[in-house]
Amino acid sequence: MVEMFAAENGLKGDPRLQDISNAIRVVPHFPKPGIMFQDITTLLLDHKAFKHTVDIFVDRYKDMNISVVAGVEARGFMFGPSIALAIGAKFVPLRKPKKLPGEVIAEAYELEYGRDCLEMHVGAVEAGERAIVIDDLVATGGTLSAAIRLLERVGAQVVECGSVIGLREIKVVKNPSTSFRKKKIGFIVLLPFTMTVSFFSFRDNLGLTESHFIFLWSHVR
Ligand SMILES: O=P(O)(O)OC[C@H]1O[C@H](OP(=O)(O)OP(=O)(O)O)[C@H](O)[C@@H]1O
Ligand SMILES: Nc1ncnc2[nH]cnc12
Repeated sequence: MVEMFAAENGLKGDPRLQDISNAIRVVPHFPKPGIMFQDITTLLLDHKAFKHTVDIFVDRYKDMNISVVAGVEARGFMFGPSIALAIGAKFVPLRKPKKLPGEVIAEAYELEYGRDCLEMHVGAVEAGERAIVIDDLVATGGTLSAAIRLLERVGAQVVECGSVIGLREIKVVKNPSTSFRKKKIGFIVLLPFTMTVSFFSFRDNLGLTESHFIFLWSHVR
């Protein structure tokens, strides 16, 4: 599985992928029965694997004229700032509600059970800036799509989204506004973000437009 996504990402045969994969701990039944929790704290403990992860993102983005690295709370904060420093971009935290002290814009999104919200400081990003969004993991893509909407609302161009891990979505219920049913099988998706099964299904089920994703995708080519 690692190799399959590595090939899509132009990283086929890259030995760093296995090191990264090995450093991520999978914890069954956390935080509730049936969930295979992908724990990146063990990756952070492994200096070599952590550096490989950041390096892959940096190699990808260093010459793409990116001025904004937006990181999603909380685990996007663990990778985003290192990438931002290395590529010479600012880091913009996208936070859970009521954490940012200044004026914010907010975007709600669906979780498996209930809703959550991301906020961004007004003035942190200007119209026309080129942004990437960094998070540790994409499951339904709900969090990521809220992040994209925040950046696009202020006129930024979301060039690409980068995630260390992707979870393949096996089954999606008909009414996504109430819940997603996901069978979580861990696999590693290293940069760049690829158009996986889960990406298409979250697009359709969150009611986002085709053009939104062609926009993202076209910049990956
Ligand atoms: O693709 P999605 O279905 O939206 O899920 C992915 C999100 O879920 C996790 O964060 P979580 O909301 O658990 O918050 P945390 O990082 O604060 O634990 C993960 O770090 C992503 O941000
Ligand atoms: N299986 C999983 N592991 C870690 N974080 C997650 N966020 C959503 N699903 C997750």
